Formats: sequence, structure tokens, C-alpha cells
Amino acid sequence: MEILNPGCELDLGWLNNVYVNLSAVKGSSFDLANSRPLKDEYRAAWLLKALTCIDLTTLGGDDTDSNVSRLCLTAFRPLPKDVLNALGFDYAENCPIHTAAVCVYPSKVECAVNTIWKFGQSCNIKVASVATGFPSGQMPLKTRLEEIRYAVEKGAAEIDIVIDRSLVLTGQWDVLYRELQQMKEACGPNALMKSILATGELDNLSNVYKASLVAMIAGSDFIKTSTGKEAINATIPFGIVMARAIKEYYEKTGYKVGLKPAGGIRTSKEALDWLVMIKEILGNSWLTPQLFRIGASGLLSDIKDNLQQYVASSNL
Ligand SMILES: O=C[C@H](O)COP(=O)(O)O
Repeated sequence: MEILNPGCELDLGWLNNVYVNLSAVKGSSFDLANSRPLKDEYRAAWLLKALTCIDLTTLGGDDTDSNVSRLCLTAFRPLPKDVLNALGFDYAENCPIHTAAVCVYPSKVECAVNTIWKFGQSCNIKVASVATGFPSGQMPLKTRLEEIRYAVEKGAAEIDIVIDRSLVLTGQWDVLYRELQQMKEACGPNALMKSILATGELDNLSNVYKASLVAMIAGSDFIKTSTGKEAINATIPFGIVMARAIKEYYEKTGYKVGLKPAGGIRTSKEALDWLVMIKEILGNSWLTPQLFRIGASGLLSDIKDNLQQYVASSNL
């Protein structure tokens, strides 16, 4: 996987100029929520796009090797053969309709890597691992870095780190920057770093924007909304703020950083709202698994149901 963003020097002056217009963010969210529904055939195409951007996730205290293996199989074969064929795809080993990644705890990386390896060389489903004291991030830095190295050593291609929210809440941007730089270094040259901001715990949208900038300046390849364990997880207003920060970072540095909403996304309608938001703020070039992911444990079954209904009702 190509590393997208090398990062740059932290300029605190950049952060001091951040201003988030709350009513503009609310207005954009309202417009998105009330936009005209897509025609059925476009909707099906967009749902397939959403499916290929999913990081299919299991992060339970009761995860076992067998449910992780089943998750990998679902990631590889997310739709029944008849539905795939009706939509114009072969049920072949190199079928492009699979999720972008599976996302697991570090102790389950090895199992996921071994399972996906059995699907053949052409299978490019990534194994992502959470790390750094997920979900709270409240562990000594040394052990948080060690967790990253462990997951990379076991074969994870992507590391979903969590930031220490207290550094945002107390305005310690330089400390956050240095921690994230060390995490990026621990990811090494081949694993992507996806930084979870836990936006629902950052108090306000200016902090979300500033944390997004610091995470990107420190070299994050993706910024991710939530762990799925906060009281408030992925919401469109958070997404709008993060997407605008990504756009500003791109305009200033030329580096494209991905966005990963995660936590509580369960329905096809929610997934489509995210895709439309990304298209409007960042443009079509962001609508690929290289730059957009949806972290979700329960979304895939709703997309599958919707596509099955579409195939049945269109007599395909
Ligand atoms: O990173 C992914 C999230 O933990 C998934 O959250 P979810 O179980 O609410 O879909």
C-alpha cells in the first residue's frame, strides 16, 4: 500500500487561525439530510461503492479466531452469487466486490492475515488493527508504541491508532504532534496510519478541526472519526469539519489524506450520506478505498438486503 502522507513541520500559527462556523456546518448537514433520493440504478451503484469502502470490523471482548475467520470470509464474499451475477460481476477469485479491509484487535491480526492469504494472491483485502490502548488511548506511550509494532510484525497493513484526547482538551498540540510522529514511525514504511480522533470526546468542532490538522501534519494517512465506543460516534457534522480540514491540508501541502467515519453507521442511507458529503467537499477522487473508508460492524448486512431487493424488484 502506498503511503499517502509524509507529514510536515507543526506550525502552531496555522492552528491559531482555525475558525469553524457552526451554523454553516449545521446548514450543510441539513442540506445533505434533505437532498433528493438517488434513482434506483444509481443507488445500487453507490451502494456497491460503499461496500468496497467498508473496513469490516469486529472489536468485541468475545472475539475468537473462528469469528474473525468468518468475518474475513464475509469480507471476501459479501454478496450471494445470484446478486453479484445480476449486477454484472463474476463470482471469481478476483471479483472486485469485496470490502476494503477487515479491522480487528492486535491479537487477532495473525488469524486474519492467514485467513485472507488462503483466498489467493489476487485478494487485496487489507488487515487493519486497532492499537495504542484502543479505545481510550490512556496507556503509557511506550506500551502504545509497542502495540503498533506488535500488530505490524503480525502482518497488519493498516494501524488504526487512537489519540490521547486529554492532549486536545488541554491544548497540548505539540505533545500530540510528537506522539503521533512516533506512532507513524512505529508503523514503519509499509503500514498506513489511520488516526482515530474520537470526535465525540473533543468538546467542540474547533478542536475537531485542529486535531484533524495536527494528525495530518504528523503524517496520518487517514483521519477517522471514532472508535465506535464513544457515546457520540460518527456524525455528518464531524465529517464535514474533518473533510474541510483534509481539503485545506491538501491545498497547503499537496498531500491527500483519507477519511474514515466509524461507529454507529448501520444503514445504507447513512453510508450514502457519507459518500455524497465526500463527493461534495473533496470531489470524486476521494471516493475510492485509497481515500475513503467506512468502519462498520453492522452496515454490510443492510447494504446486502438493499441490493437483493433492488435485484428482485428490477427483475435483473
Ligand atoms: O472502527 C470501527 C468501529 O468500531 C465500528 O463501530 P460499529 O460497531 O458501531 O459499526
